[in-house]
Amino acid sequence: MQFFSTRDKTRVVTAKEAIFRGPADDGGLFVADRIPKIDLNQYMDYSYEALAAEVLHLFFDDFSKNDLLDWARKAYGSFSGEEPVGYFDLDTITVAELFHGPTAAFKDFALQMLPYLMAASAEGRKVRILTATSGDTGKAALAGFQDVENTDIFVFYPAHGVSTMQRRQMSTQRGSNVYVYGIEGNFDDAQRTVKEIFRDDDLREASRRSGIEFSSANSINIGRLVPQVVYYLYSYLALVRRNTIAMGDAIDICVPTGNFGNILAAMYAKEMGMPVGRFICASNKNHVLTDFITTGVYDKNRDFYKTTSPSMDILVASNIERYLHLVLKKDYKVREKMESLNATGRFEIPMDVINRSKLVGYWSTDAEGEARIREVFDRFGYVMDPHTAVAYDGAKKHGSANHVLVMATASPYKFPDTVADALGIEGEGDVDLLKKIEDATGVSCPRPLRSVFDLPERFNKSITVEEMKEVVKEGFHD
Ligand SMILES: N[C@@H](CCOP(=O)(O)O)C(=O)O
Repeated sequence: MQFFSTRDKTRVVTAKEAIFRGPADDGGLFVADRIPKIDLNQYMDYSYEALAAEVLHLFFDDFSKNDLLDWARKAYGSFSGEEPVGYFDLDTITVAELFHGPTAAFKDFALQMLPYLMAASAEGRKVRILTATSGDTGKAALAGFQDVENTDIFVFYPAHGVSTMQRRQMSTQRGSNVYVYGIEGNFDDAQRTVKEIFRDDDLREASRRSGIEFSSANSINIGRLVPQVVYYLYSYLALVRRNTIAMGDAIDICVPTGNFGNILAAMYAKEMGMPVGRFICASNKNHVLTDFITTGVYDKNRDFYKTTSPSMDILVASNIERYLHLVLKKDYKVREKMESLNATGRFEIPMDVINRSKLVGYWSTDAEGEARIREVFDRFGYVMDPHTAVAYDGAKKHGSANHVLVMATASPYKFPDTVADALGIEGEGDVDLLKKIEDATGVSCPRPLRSVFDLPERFNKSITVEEMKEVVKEGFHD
């Protein structure tokens, strides 16, 4: 399989090169030259790891299936529970828990795997991973790349825009190759500046002279996206195995959406052969995506809000670019839209294109999310994190005829203040609050989250957005 830039079909590279580079040099994102088709019946009895190896091999045939299986076993071996994804039924909705990995967020599915893909793609070259995060990717990337040979990793997060737990997870990160900075700006500032660094000829040249290449651990890297396709296919098969649906039935998929990578992975799963009715894109008060989906106009010129679902506090969703490639097909059209987004902050596509892609969108206020946390706990004894609550609210607003899979992207213990508020729980300090939530709900806090309060904080420096370009020069020689 070959990969090319969303903005220029002639820029063709191998899977290894696409993973190693991160974004394409022209500012576009790498996409596969075709999406492989599968017959789901063949995979009914596959373990998660075996399915991951199969799916990854279909896209990334530069790697052998044996290597991929070995890496998948290592990547998912540290997940808690009987299988990497957990399931909980709420009547006609099944929650797919994607937070049983080492950092308690769905990002672990890709970021426990990406370091193996990256090392094999780098073939001995030194790589500096640049990562922008609104809270979850940062920690998952740090955990994945910690002490990986020939690699270091720089993470930038909004200093005043993540939860206390998310910040603490990152500030206590161990490893000799990790660098973590809070920035005086929001996620969009961090992501925009990282993208500028990739396109800054002087910086790229200076890094190359030092024998270091930049790459990305964000979902702009195709090596982040394909491992996320696996949990959709696996979950569909799990619903069939659990007799919730029959093979061939369409399901609706509801995703709390930030950078649009997760919901796009679901769209790739549909292209591969998974029956899907609707993709329900759930947003918070930063509802640029809901407006796009309901009007055809993407317009980032608006206020940026801090919400209680901070991982979704994003106005420039990078993978909209790959979505445009999927629905518009032509690279020149994608380039035109992205140039318009860069120049004016907006672009437009016809509504019938969005409707054909089966994408619908809803958004929720913080209060609506908290009300859902309370309602679902009272009714089912189930505790949702604020992002999952936004998705649940979106699914309820949509009112599907099909069975719905709601993707639970993080443990509720990553956002204890909001969960406690919603459930009327009070605690004295961070550690006590975790304990009080455990006592009130009977749900245990994942050990890696509890233990962040026992670890020394290594990184508590914040920098300006402008300083980001300076700090990534760490270790460059003149
Ligand atoms: N919500 C994300 C933002 C970055 O998304 P990514 O999927 O491109 O890494 C986060 O938690 O950091």
